[in-house]
Amino acid sequence: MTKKKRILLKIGSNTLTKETKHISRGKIEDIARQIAYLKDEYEFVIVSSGAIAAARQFVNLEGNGKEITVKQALASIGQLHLMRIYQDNFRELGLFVSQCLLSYSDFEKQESKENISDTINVLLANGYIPVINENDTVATDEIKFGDNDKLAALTGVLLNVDLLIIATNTNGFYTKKSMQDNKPETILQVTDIQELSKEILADKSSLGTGGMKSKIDAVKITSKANIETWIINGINDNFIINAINNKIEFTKITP
Ligand SMILES: Nc1ncnc2c1ncn2[C@@H]1O[C@H](COP(=O)(O)OP(=O)(O)O)[C@@H](O)[C@H]1O
Ligand SMILES: N[C@@H](CCC(=O)OP(=O)(O)O)C(=O)O
Repeated sequence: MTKKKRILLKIGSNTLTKETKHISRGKIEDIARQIAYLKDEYEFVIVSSGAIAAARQFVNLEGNGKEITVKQALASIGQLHLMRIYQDNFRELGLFVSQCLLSYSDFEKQESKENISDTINVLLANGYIPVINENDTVATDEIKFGDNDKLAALTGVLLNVDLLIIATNTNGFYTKKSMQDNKPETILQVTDIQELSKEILADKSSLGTGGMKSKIDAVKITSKANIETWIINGINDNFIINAINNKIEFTKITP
């Protein structure tokens, strides 16, 4: 049997909610269907945001919802709902998920790095799909800066993945000029990250936290480790399969 290609799929809040205020079960089902279809050739690790968005569907905590501690509490409440939706939808297709909550400091210690990769390798070897999110109770950086992109990149490097896919709500990186003119044009192929950095606009979408800046930071990490990264619009159905078959426009960053 040939070795499966390992893909790290990062799904942002906007993709998971399909730009609404609710987690989209349909989107999670779409992801499950694609993974089920691709599972003989590819193995998947998921970095999923969406805990805060999931909680907001159910609770209204005191405060204006913007303070970090309120966001951390929302993440703690929402993570269970999020994982339940993953578990239900994936199980329907015979797929099994597990949960891993990580924080940056875990990547600074050799021992915890080894523990993370050993655990995830056992999960993958047994056919489980690890679903990773930042441990928001202990780390506030990501809520402030939207660094699930960076978490995905660091995890991808640690697990030696073949490809990082960042699913967001645009068809990849657009040229700055095309965005300003309101006629977005995708940059299809990137080899020079410095050039790409010049194309970022300050804005980010309504639910996302890092914008394209945090995606560039992620790409810097993966490129240095010789890992290819694709930025794909995850709102549309079948986005992974369509990107693999070159049927949609997206940004491919080759190291
Ligand atoms: N050059 C660019 N190309 C595409 N999107 C850009 C660009 N510069 C800034 N953006 C903004 O980045 C947003 C995506 O990042 P973000 O809101 O953090 O989403 P996610 O939840 O997927 O991480 C886009 O919706 C867009 O508003
Ligand atoms: N850990 C938070 C992630 C927030 C975040 O980084 O969102 P995104 O910019 O959509 O990746 C959550 O699960 O809500």
